[in-house]
Amino acid sequence: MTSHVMPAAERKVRVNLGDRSYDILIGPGLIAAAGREIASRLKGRKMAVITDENVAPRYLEPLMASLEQSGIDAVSLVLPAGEKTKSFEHLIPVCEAILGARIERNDAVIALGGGVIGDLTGFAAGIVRRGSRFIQVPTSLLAQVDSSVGGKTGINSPHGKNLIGVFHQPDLVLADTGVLDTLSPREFRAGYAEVVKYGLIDKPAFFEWLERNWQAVFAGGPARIEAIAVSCQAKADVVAADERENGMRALLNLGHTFGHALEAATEYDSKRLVHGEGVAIGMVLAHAFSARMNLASPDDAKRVEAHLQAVGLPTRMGDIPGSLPPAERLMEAIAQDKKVKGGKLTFILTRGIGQSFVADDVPASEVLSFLEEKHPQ
Ligand SMILES: NC(=O)c1ccc[n+]([C@@H]2O[C@H](COP(=O)([O-])OP(=O)(O)OC[C@H]3O[C@@H](n4cnc5c(N)ncnc54)[C@H](O)[C@@H]3O)[C@@H](O)[C@H]2O)c1
Ligand SMILES: O=C(O)C(=O)C[C@@H](O)[C@H](O)[C@H](O)COP(=O)(O)O
Ligand SMILES: [Zn+2]
Repeated sequence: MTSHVMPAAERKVRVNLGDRSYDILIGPGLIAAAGREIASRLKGRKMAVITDENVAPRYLEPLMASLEQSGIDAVSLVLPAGEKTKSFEHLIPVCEAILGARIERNDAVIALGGGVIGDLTGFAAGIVRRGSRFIQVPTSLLAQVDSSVGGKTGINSPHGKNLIGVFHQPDLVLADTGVLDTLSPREFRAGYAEVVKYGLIDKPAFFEWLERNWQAVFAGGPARIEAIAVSCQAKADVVAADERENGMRALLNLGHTFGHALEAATEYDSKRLVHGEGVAIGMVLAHAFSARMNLASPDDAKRVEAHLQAVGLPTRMGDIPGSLPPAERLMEAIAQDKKVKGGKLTFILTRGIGQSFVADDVPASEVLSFLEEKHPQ
């Protein structure tokens, strides 16, 4: 008998976390192969797939068919798309869908979508039955290079981003790169900001490679897969070294203290600002602030801004449509950041391209006057 053997993933990255280690498979065709990859790793044969209204019409049916072919019985729930879905309002139906389908601890919850669906579904998986198995099938660039890896899950609060959540690692990540062609150019650019972030943290050669090869990454093909694999490996290395952000994992927050404050200030309105755009503006601000503190050359901030502008990302607060609250209000969101210790601000600052570091006890007065200077209104 001839069996139809589907191609293996083009690239594989392992996240080493002892008995909670898992694979990130990267390449085209992984949604079609999902049933086989999951059935070979997990005992459970019942799953709940959570997705959103943009992803469902394109990729839900192929995923469900693949699961069925491997003897996995699955139910699905489709949620509205956008950042506002990362809320208590939508957490409740996700938890109820998982329980209603009698997903047991050895079965699994599958997130099919971008970072919003991944963070929300991962949170639900982390709390239902005090922890259920969880599989990430990231469909946005941002989710493939960042949010599907590392186990940070959660929802937003009016007080700030991701303030309610748990660490809950997935059991498997299936990054089907074939789905990225249906992502809007704006969302592709937003995900690219997190790719650039890995270069700016500690990989100057990767940043240079991106400056030279970004058009090829945007066009698709081997350069795109290479950028995704390098990003996943970078994140896997950090997560393996500091899973719960007691130290160097905070580097992955480069640009996020400013970016998260801007997301909260725009009330998580995806029409005005999406996460990756906030990170792009935040990374430029982090480099400019480092220059202002005489830690880095202003030329580095200019170089970072030039690259992000070249790909079409916003780089300044003034690029956000509509008016922003005053700098004092942005400082309130910054004061709620999870890196704050004893009321003191922690920022990821830099000594140059690829030389980021965690700075504790950054003076709030300096940050406020910097934000007042950069504020567009
Ligand atoms: N947990 C983490 O470590 C981590 C890391 C980075 C970001 N995040 C979070 O991730 C979220 C942002 O993720 P995102 O940028 O993926 O946003 P998203 O989930 O809103 O997805 C972006 C948009 O693209 C659509 N989409 C997704 N895949 C598609 C596809 N293949 N074809 C067509 N449309 C598609 C979605 O429906 C949505 O409208 C933020 O909430 C951010 O805080 C979490
Ligand atoms: O995985 C991490 O650690 C990150 O910081 C990755 C970030 O890109 C991501 O946006 C994360 O959700 C931010 O974490 P938070 O703890 O500041 O909410
Ligand atoms: Zn991020």
